[in-house]
Amino acid sequence: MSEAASTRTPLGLLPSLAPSLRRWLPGQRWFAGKGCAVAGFSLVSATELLPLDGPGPGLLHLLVRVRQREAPSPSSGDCYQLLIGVRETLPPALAPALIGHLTEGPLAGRTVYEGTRDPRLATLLLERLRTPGSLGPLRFDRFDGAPAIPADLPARPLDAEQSNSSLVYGDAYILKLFRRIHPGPNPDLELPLALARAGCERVPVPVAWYGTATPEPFTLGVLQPFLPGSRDGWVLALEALADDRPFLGEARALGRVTAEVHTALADALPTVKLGGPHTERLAAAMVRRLEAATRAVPALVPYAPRLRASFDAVEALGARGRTWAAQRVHGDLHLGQILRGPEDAPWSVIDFEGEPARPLTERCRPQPAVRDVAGMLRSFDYAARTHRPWNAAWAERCREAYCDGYAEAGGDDPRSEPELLRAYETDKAVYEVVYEARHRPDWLPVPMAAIERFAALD
Ligand SMILES: Nc1ncnc2c1ncn2[C@@H]1O[C@H](COP(=O)(O)OP(=O)(O)O)[C@@H](O)[C@H]1O
Ligand SMILES: O=P(O)(O)O[C@H]1O[C@H](CO)[C@@H](O[C@H]2O[C@H](CO)[C@@H](O)[C@H](O)[C@H]2O)[C@H](O)[C@H]1O
Repeated sequence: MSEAASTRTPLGLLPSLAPSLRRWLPGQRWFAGKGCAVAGFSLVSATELLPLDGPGPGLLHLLVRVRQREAPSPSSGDCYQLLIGVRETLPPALAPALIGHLTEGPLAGRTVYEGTRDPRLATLLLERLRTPGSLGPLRFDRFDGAPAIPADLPARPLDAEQSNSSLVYGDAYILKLFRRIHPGPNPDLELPLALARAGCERVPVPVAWYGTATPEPFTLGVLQPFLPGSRDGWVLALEALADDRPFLGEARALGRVTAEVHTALADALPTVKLGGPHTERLAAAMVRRLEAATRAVPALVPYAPRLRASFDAVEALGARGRTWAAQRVHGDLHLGQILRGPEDAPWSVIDFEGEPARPLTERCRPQPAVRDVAGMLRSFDYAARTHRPWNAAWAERCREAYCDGYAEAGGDDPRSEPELLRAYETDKAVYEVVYEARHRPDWLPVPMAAIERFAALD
């Protein structure tokens, strides 16, 4: 790959960009530090993918650390990936992508905008991914044996509610750009890669990816085959509910897919046995998350002691010598993470990043597989609660069918470990309360209803 003039690092550009970024960043869906003012930025790396002072649009790749005063601890000093387009003036079609204007230096007055919204700039990223190589700190890699990626596929941004940003190329590939990035291998590359190498067909193959080795090892983007015409389990479940249809065949199939992926992950990556002090740590982590959640969302306070009892029950089992197998898991499994292609095509599992708010080290640790099962069971409850009147029986039947499918396909029946399952469902509902309070306050009653129910159980 040619390094041309584009490896010049325009370090002086950040002060000129900072006032616009400070206004724009908090409004982005993927910005994790909402609610606390942005105090400043420091540059981790800057790479000109297209010259900024040329006649056409320029493209600047930035890794930027965001300082926030009074930031909640998980989001202080977070590092974000930004793709900044630079033009003299913005064509009307790109008006919604506006970030602002450069304020100083030789490019003062130029318009800066969200580069992923510009098909011309998005195409350039695919061009880089087609050929392995380096560009400044960025390193582009390809999956051995994957067919060549065609040139000139038209690009479009994916309009989905998501934690990152995705670009679709000619309905053939989808590139996910990670927004809040953490040093170390991203499980959304690591796990699909391990599964693809093991021949598991339940996951779209990561055909190419890019990241940095220095100043820190970051995974920045993963390209996978796009599954055209696919629909996710959430959409299918809502359709079934709207038509007053059961969802048993689908729930069972989802259980089977989950078990298949778990078996493949356990075969491909290290597993451990949890017991004794490990169980204590597992329960203690759930308690800590509950405590942090009650600080963030005071509505949880009255329920906390009863919720805690389910975590204590797991700890008590550990103390009595019970052990559990732990392995790498999906970490944020819900109905929106399983896609079905048209005409009964097989289901595929996506988005192995885990819960974006959890520390990466925690997400990459082996955990009981039932954690994913709990995530999916919570999702049936979510779907049922969007239905008026609330259709509890629908969720209950899905739950049984899903667990049946999971056990049929070789997974341990999740119902055989009721304490662990309940602890994970509670832990997930606590996570959801914080997630909804932060990102979608209108949805808060959904996990709060589950919290009430869990707290009322014996
Ligand atoms: N391989 C794929 N084929 C088709 N659509 C996909 C594919 N991967 C992801 N999507 C779509 O993109 C959306 C966002 O992807 P996801 O990996 O969940 O991103 P995020 O982690 O940012 O939430 C999904 O809900 C799905 O609609
Ligand atoms: O978008 P991500 O995959 O990163 O996951 C986050 O957002 C999800 C919502 O988009 C959130 O899922 C919650 O809402 C779903 C319905 O929209 C529901 O099916 C899930 O069961 C529920 O947890 C997920 O928790 C969050 O990490």
